Amino acid sequence: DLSPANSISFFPGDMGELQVERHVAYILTVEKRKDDFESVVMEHLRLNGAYWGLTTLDILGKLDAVDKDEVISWVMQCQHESGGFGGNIGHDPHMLYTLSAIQVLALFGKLHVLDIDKVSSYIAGLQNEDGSFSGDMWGEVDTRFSYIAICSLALLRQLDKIDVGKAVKYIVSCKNVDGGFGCTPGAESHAGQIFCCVGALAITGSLHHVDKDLLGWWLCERQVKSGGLNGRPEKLPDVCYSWWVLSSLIMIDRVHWIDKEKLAKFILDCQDKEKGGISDRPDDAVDVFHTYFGVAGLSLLEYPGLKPIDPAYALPVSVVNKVILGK
Ligand SMILES: CN(C(=O)[C@H](Cc1cnc[nH]1)NC(=O)OCc1ccccc1)[C@@H](Cc1ccccc1)C(=O)N[C@@H](Cc1ccc(O)cc1)C(=O)NO
Ligand SMILES: [Zn+2]
Repeated sequence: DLSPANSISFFPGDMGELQVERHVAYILTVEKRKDDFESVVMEHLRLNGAYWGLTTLDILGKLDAVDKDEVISWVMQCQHESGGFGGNIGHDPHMLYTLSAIQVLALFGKLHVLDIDKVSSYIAGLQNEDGSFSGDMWGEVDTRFSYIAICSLALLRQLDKIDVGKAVKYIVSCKNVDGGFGCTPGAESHAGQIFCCVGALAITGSLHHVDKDLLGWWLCERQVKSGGLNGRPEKLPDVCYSWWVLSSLIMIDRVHWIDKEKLAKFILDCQDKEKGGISDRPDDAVDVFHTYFGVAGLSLLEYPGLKPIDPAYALPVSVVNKVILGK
């Protein structure tokens, strides 16, 4: 039972407790609702929403609260004949949703339902001559898609389907003088893009290309006095950067450069303690996206009672061990 009463008060003082049961209830209702504002707005990225909601449930130890077979059959209906996945049934395939599909199937230990060759060929087919990746057939290039390709193929154990050397070379070409990374060569450093580039380099064993002190400095500067993290200098803190910045700091072994207790307090202050869910900053509307990145951030901060999450694969460590190490 993960209720707060049973968790050792890892964080001293007035740390508002994580409302585990309320967040579980919130996610289960969002999964069920179809036609309210949030569901309609997120309609085109419903497969991302499934990944955010289900991974949160697993970190909270409540993945068995959903009907596994119902979820898996819905996910498989989102697959396009090309092998890629769309954001919902009948939608065009894109890298963004293909990773979410693979991550959801991995959560349930069901990667074997996939035609591994078909999915990995779809992804490999999106690598360009310069080693970069496009998001879909329309060609938009962005380091987000390099991360998605490398994370997906590593989970499917098909990294040999792409030119990893050229993929790494392209990512390094997006490194800026501030130690950060942008979406393309010369583009401004942004925490989200930094997560994608550092995650891809970590998975391919290429973190030696990162200047850890320089990037660690840029990342720890994201912490503002409220304890929250922002995505770029002068911006407001936002719970989802608790993932983009924190997971990057952990991957480059500089997480001790921020105040972890103050960050945990910021995340806990963003909970809706009555209705459940977590928002981007205190007193804003909650959504599944920020609920996931808040709970995942607390997992990275080793909040008691939460399953550990892998900072590079953005999946519970237990899932990564089974899939990658075949344990
Ligand atoms: C598309 N998207 C975003 O652009 C969010 C919007 C946001 C949330 N809080 C502040 N802004 N931004 C975001 O995910 O930025 C992180 C990021 C930027 C670039 C690369 C990778 C991560 C969110 C969805 C969203 C939209 C609007 C409000 C809340 C959530 C999203 O799907 N993000 C993706 C990553 C992503 C990011 C940007 C994209 O254009 C597309 C996808 C994700 O986290 N997958 O797990
Ligand atoms: Zn956010």
